[in-house]
Amino acid sequence: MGVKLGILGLGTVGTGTVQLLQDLVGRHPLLQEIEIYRVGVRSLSKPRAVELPEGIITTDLEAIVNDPTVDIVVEVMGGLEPARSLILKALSHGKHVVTANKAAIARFGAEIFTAANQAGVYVMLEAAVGGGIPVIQPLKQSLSVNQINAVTGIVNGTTNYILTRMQTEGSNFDDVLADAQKLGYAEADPTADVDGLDAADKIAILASLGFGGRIHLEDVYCEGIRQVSKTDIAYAEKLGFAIKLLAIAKRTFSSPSSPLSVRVHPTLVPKAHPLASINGVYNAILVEGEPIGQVMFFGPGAGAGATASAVSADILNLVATLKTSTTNPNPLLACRHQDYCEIAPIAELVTRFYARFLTKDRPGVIGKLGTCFGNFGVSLESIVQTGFQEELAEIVVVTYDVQEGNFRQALAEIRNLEAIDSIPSILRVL
Ligand SMILES: NC(=O)C1=CN([C@@H]2O[C@H](COP(=O)(O)OP(=O)(O)OC[C@H]3O[C@@H](n4cnc5c(N)ncnc54)[C@H](OP(=O)(O)O)[C@@H]3O)[C@@H](O)[C@H]2O)C=CC1
Ligand SMILES: N[C@@H](CC=O)C(=O)O
Ligand code: NA
Repeated sequence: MGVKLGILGLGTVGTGTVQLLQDLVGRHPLLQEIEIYRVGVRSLSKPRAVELPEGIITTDLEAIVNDPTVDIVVEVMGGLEPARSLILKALSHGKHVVTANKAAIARFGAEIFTAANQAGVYVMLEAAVGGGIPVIQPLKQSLSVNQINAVTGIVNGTTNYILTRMQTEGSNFDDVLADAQKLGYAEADPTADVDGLDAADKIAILASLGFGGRIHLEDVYCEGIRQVSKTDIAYAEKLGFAIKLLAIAKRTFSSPSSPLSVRVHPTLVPKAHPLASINGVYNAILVEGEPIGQVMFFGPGAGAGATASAVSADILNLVATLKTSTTNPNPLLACRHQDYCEIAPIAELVTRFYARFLTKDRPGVIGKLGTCFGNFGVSLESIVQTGFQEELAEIVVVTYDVQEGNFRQALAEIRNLEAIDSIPSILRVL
């Protein structure tokens, strides 16, 4: 007998998944065991890019998760509610769940995984981070014997696509965002991409897997890419950096029990660093651990086909599990976390900074900037004054490593200098 799927959602990811499952030549033979049994959508009148037998598409999603004949529920509808309630209902009826919904997992993971463990079923989420890149299963299985020190990634395809096109073509932010939406990369509300919230959800999930504890989403420091201007991209280029939206989860000290720093922000990445050359919709996740050293996962981070690959691999894993039907849960597929990780406040972060100042064009301004920085122990790696914006001089500094709190105090003093007009950008440097 076939394994019956109830798919919630037939948008970019749902359609890509159905297309993959309808075209089985050259793929794993176990996929032939799968039956697309029901597909839940919002609107029956919308044209669809896939053909399904009559009666399969429905707007009654509750009926899908309550149907005793459905074995696996594939949640690719997105959003928080009703996605959360439908996942919980599916679990309570003993169904395995595959989801691409990082927003729901990052917020309701504790509730969802507890319900799954109680019901003795699995929640699979490979598509939720890095789209088609296998990164969830490697962290849960292949790398799980390592002590993880850092996970650093470009985990949002939309913003990487926008930054790449701004950098290579000098394109306008809004035009490129519209293209990312047309290509199916962006979230239903692209604010989640642009403001770094999608990347924050993803790094919370990766941190939880890498460091073996739950993460309170509100502890994840988050800045998006709205403040990144063409001017900063050009300065970064001249100084030997690419600007990337990085998601970082890192131990603050080398001890395996030290607190974590978990953050998302645009970052100047040295051109020689492997993450600097990850462009377009591609994502990459660099994992550092002991004894493995460094390992990097790279591939398409969004889009129908790539994400369908991850969703379908999770489905396949569950089909294999259902076929072998052991009574003891597989601890490498289940979630084992009970406690929350300790997260250090952003003010304690030690990092380099890039800052761009607009100042009155008069002698001694650079000296005054240097004095204010010096007062708070901030050493400067470079300071350049190359351009003008109307009558204002533009000064760019890159610091050495400094505690964020000290840097912010120096900036507060600098803002009060009579010669300073504004500080249009402050970015961290990897
Ligand atoms: N797009 C991508 O590249 C990636 C997306 N994801 C995640 O996958 C999930 C789906 O994304 P995507 O496919 O892009 O989203 P879309 O907006 O393209 O599709 C959403 C689908 O869900 C249906 N749906 C949404 N809300 C409801 C509701 N309340 N009741 C019934 N049906 C509903 C929609 O129905 P209808 O068609 O009738 O409107 C649509 O078919 C999200 O969690 C997203 O974050 C993860 C990785 C990559
Ligand atoms: N909107 C997301 C889709 C994949 O998770 C992105 O752009 O990365
Ligand atoms: Na993935």
